[in-house]
Amino acid sequence: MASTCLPKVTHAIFDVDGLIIDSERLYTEVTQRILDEFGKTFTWEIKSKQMGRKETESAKVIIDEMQLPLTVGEYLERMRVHKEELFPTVHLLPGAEKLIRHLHKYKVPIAVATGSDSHGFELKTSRHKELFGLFQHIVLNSEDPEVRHGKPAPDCFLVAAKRFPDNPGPERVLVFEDVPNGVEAAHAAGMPCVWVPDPQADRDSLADKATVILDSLEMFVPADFGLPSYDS
Ligand SMILES: O=c1[nH]cc([C@@H]2O[C@H](COP(=O)(O)O)[C@@H](O)[C@H]2O)c(=O)[nH]1
Repeated sequence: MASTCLPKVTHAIFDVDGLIIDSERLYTEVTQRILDEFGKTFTWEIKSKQMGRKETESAKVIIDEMQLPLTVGEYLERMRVHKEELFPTVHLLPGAEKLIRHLHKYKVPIAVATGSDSHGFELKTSRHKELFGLFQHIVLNSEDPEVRHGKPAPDCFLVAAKRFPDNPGPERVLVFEDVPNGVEAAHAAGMPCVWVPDPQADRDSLADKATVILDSLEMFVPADFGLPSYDS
């Protein structure tokens, strides 16, 4: 799409897992460790249904789909043990830090909306606290009382937008997402969305809902959406 056709935005909301940090790889490892107990193999088909959802909703998906003999509480307790080992090691993904620092420097209001709970969020961001401190607010869908439904419902993005002091209209808020449930949620919220999909995702399936599709945040051009250009 030509950049002249793209909406001009003034605010941005970021997903976290698989967009800012390389945690989707770790979720796959943690999940497979649990499935090993039951001699089962994690698949992309099931992972794509889980990604972006609240922790409890995502646990229900895998328990049902793989017919695991576990309650949601038992599943989440197993996750917690493995997450505590792996999540603090997570790395930033290419282009994320540059973009977040740039928007912050030019006073573009930025926020986070993630399916994560606070325990997981603390673990995942423990090495990157200063960077995550640049966001005006963080919406944790798993625990936020105003987020009634997780992604693919639009709640988290509408709540995050409403918390910007000037309460921008949805068309002025650019969402950055990596997961299909998140692209659906942004579209349902009436917000333009930059989709940075996993290489395994079916890009055609959401071509009408994502405003642009990029291989990496490194390829994002802020001026295309009316945002300040990177310093040369
Ligand atoms: O392999 C997985 N990826 C992601 C999730 C879920 O997706 C959330 C990440 O959401 P987001 O992409 O909105 O940061 C996680 O907290 C978790 O609930 C999961 O369960 N399993």
